This record gives sequence, structure tokens and C-alpha cells, in this order.
Amino acid sequence: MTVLVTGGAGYIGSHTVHALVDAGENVVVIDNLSTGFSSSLPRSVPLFIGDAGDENLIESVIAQHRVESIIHFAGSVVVPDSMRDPLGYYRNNTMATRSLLNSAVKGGVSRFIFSSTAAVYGNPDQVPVPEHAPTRPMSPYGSSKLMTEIMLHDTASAHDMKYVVLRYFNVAGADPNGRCGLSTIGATHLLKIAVEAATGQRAKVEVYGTDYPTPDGSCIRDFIHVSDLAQAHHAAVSYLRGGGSPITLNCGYGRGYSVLETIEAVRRVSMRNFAVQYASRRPGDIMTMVADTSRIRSVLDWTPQYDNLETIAGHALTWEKKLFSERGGLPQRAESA
Ligand SMILES: NC(=O)c1ccc[n+]([C@@H]2O[C@H](COP(=O)([O-])OP(=O)(O)OC[C@H]3O[C@@H](n4cnc5c(N)ncnc54)[C@H](O)[C@@H]3O)[C@@H](O)[C@H]2O)c1
Ligand SMILES: O=c1ccn([C@@H]2O[C@H](COP(=O)(O)OP(=O)(O)O[C@H]3O[C@H](CO)[C@H](O)[C@H](O)[C@H]3O)[C@@H](O)[C@H]2O)c(=O)[nH]1
Repeated sequence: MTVLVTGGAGYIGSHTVHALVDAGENVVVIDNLSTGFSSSLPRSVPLFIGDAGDENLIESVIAQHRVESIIHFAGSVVVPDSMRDPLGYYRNNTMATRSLLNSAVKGGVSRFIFSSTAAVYGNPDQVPVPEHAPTRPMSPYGSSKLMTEIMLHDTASAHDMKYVVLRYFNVAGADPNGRCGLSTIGATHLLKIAVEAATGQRAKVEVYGTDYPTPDGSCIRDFIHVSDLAQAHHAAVSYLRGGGSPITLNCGYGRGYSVLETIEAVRRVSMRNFAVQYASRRPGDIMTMVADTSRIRSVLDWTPQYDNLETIAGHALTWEKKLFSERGGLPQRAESA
């Protein structure tokens, strides 16, 4: 019996594929390599280069590999891009998932794990944010994920399907064994920007807003190590195999660090005093986003291993150094370009 991972060549997907293979699972990946890299995958894992919304492809993979669970990462992930191209985001995130779910129902796949996001909450009324908090996405990206959550819920109610929706907070770090990390071209994530500065690829890090009503004036985020998040996916598969009911779970550590604290952590672990420039607020930013993690900790058999900001920063830095040296200092190109 096999776990099908869509988007498995991407950042979070590749860490999850390694975690599943490490645990002895049979895995097959579908990825169109629009932002992913086949080199991030273990050689033993079959990769089908194609679209997660291609029903013919999905149905043949489900039948050929006797797929029993699907973990669905494939999608478009850049919030500002979703503002410029909402219909593209609804197509690649919502419509492609509709096709994938149709294939899953037809193929008799009864377990589905979905990558959602804290962006579905929008500006939270209370922090830490529990799963029952109101959902008020502030971007087409967040809306496309929330629509998919609703579609998954309705599909599972009508068919023999159980699901886990995982709402990720701020994902960061890299595989401690150096097998994969964040290789995305032009990534805008804070920790990625900071390790690029620490390796001399950028002159400075800008801090978007130091006038928020927080202790040091910068925004606060709940960073989760990507390898702990990968383990949460395996735990979610086990939960459903054990008969678990459909559920939505926040994925974070339940602890917030400010933007300035995060940059300081990168400066400390890299021992590089790169320049930091205070800039104006970034439109659409939420001030404080921290997960209430009581549900994931009680429901899943999941014990985080890397709940430490310096550890996360250190692993991100090690991966960035590796990427930079492999490229010989050249800009990176998409594999599908
Ligand atoms: N990185 C984060 O902080 C974060 C936070 C919340 C949620 N998420 C969600 O996690 C998932 C993975 O994100 P990531 O950070 O690893 O991004 P990523 O861009 O590295 O991974 C996405 C992968 O999906 C593939 N892909 C995209 N559209 C596809 C399609 N139609 N068919 C087949 N493959 C396709 C890409 O080639 C890539 O390998 C996404 O669904 C994203 O919305 C990410
Ligand atoms: O160069 C930078 C980059 C970021 N930031 C700040 O750092 C914080 C984190 O920003 P990121 O862009 O790293 O992450 P976001 O919190 O904006 O968004 C991330 O987490 C969200 C969930 O909370 C969604 O999942 C989204 O897809 C994912 O990118 C924000 O206050 C941002 O203004 C800076 O100050 N300078």
C-alpha cells in the first residue's frame, strides 16, 4: 500500500517524502516541477512529472501503485502573486484539488491529508489562535485554501473518505541530514532572506515595520521546523489508519518570536553581523500569528524535535551554504524553465 504525495518535490513535500521513506513507507510522487526540484527526492521514490489536477494521470497512478492515502502539497504558494492572479490561484489550488478529489473518490482512496495555512484565519481576534477561530482570509491564496478545506469536508461527508487538514504557521529550517531544504527561487520568507544575507547573497535584511504594538515593535511569528512538520504528516497518516475522524489541526509550536529576534538568531548562529534596515510595514501583514497547538499535541502521536529558533536558523543556514556553493555563486534556475 502506497502513499501518494502531490507536490513532493517542493520544500515541505520533499521533507515529508524523506520522513515517510525513513519510516519504511511506500511513496510515489506527482509534481509538475513548476517550483520543485527532482533532486530533493530520494532516488528510490517514483516521480511522475505532471499535474495534480490531471485526472487520467492520477487515476492511473492510484491504480498502478495501490494508493491508500494522499498527502496533497501541490499548489501555488505566494500570497502577493495571488493578489495579481487570483484566477490562477483558484485554478491551481482549488480547481486542481477538485479534480484530485474526484480521482481519489473514483479510485477508492479513503485517506486525504491537505496542506492548509494559517492565512485562512486572516487577522485573529485572539492569540494563540485555536482551530475554531473565525476564518477570514485576506488574500486569494488564503481563500483558495479555505475553499479547498470546505470542498474536502463536503466530499468526505458524502463518500468513504477521512481527512486531516493541517494549517501550517511559519515553516522554516531544513533537513538536519542535509538532503533537502528551501531552494525556491525568489522566496520571500524571513528566515530565507536572513540566511541569504548571512551568506553574502544580499547586502541587508529589511524589517517591515517596527512600530507595531509588540514588545520590540516588529511582527511576531510561530516558526515550525520543516522536519517536525514532515513528521506531523506521517503522524496524520497513522491517525487516519487508526480510524481517526476528520479533523483540522494547527501546525506550530505555540510560541512566537519577533522579526527582530529571528534576525538576531540568524546573526548569532552565522556569526555574521549583516546589515538590518528598518522599513515601513508590508501591506497585508498580520501583527501576531501564533498557533494554539493543544489539539495537534493531544490528537497526533507527534513530539517535535527541533522546537528551538537557533536550531531552525542553523539548519536553514547550513542548507543555504550548500546551495550557494553548489551554484558557484550563480543565480538559481527553475528545473522546469
Ligand atoms: N511554506 C510555507 O510557509 C507554507 C505555509 C502554509 C502552507 N503551505 C502550503 O504547503 C504546500 C507546500 O508548500 P511549499 O512551501 O513546499 O511550496 P513549494 O512551491 O516548494 O512546493 C509546491 C510543490 O508543488 C508543485 N506543484 C505546484 N502546482 C502543481 C500542480 N498543479 N501539479 C503538480 N505539482 C504542482 C511544485 O512544483 C512544488 O514542487 C502548499 O500547498 C502551500 O500552500 C506552505
Ligand atoms: O524581508 C523580510 C521578510 C519578512 N519580514 C517579516 O517577517 C514576518 C514573516 O514574513 P514571511 O513572509 O516570512 O511569512 P508570512 O508570515 O507573511 O507568511 C507565511 O505564513 C503564513 C501563515 O501565517 C502563510 O502560510 C504564508 O504562505 C507564509 O509565507 C512578517 O512580519 C514580515 O513582514 C521582514 O520584515 N522582512
